[in-house]
Amino acid sequence: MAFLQDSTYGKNNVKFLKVKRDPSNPQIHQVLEATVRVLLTGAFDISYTKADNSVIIPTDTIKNTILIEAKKTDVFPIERFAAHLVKHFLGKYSWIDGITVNIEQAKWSKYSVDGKLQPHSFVKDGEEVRVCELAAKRDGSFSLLGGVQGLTVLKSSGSMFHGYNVCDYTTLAPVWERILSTDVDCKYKYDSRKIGSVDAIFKLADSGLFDKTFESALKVTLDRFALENSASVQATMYNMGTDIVEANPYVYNVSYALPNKHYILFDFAWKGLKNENELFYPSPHPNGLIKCTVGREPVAKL
Ligand SMILES: O=c1[nH]c(=O)c2[nH]c(=O)[nH]c2[nH]1
Repeated sequence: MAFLQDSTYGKNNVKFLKVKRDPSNPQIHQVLEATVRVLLTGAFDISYTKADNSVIIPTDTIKNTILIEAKKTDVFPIERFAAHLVKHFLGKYSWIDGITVNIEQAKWSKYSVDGKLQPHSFVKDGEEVRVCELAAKRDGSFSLLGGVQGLTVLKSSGSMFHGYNVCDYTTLAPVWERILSTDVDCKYKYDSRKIGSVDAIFKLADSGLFDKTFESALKVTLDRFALENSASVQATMYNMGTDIVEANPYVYNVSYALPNKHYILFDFAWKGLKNENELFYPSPHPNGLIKCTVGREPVAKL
């Protein structure tokens, strides 16, 4: 007999932009453009197995909730708003057992005109997004991740790749100079034991912990990328993860997923021209995809 093994549902891609005015000068603004996803688990089985909709909180209501709560509460930083939504849903609907909130924050930065920082004008100076994920259960257990996604970087020197396994299927030539480019996906998981509870997230948000951790992860990623003479994507991402864990006591582990976006040195030999790492073409073909998690404590591998 077939049975429902697993299920979850909710609303994805709920977008808002919130303006926060400085209480001491309402002309000074901060903006948060967010994309939110809320997924619920709990006593929803009968909606699947018996076509009984009585337990369904419509995804339209979930969307309204995200927008109403974004209006009513402080949404900075995104980790605080995630905690607020978790408490709202678990508090209002007794049959919800678990909730996962994902929030993406677009990059809007203030800029200066004639040396004067503008109070309410912003430039979108990057496609990267700050992200967080808070997954919480009614029993109080939770996990909190922060991160950056879509940060596209490239270096035109200071990256090598040689010494790899060579077999009868290998065509790749070793290089001591190459283009290295990737779209950074970095997620750091906070240590739930150190945070304590979902309620504690609000105080830690006030203390600036989540902003500081984000800034640190971003800086480490960019610094390492620029300064290290990279032996491989693998070695560089491990070093980035190590730096983040060591600099941030609340971080339990760091996961990177990095595509290796190949730039191929064009061969001009047939034309009698030398190509000294000057002209490359971006490969439309398969890219490498390299992932690792760097933890504070060793854990058993399954
Ligand atoms: O940094 C790299 N890691 C690899 O695993 C790999 N494989 C490859 O073809 N080029 C690269 N570069």
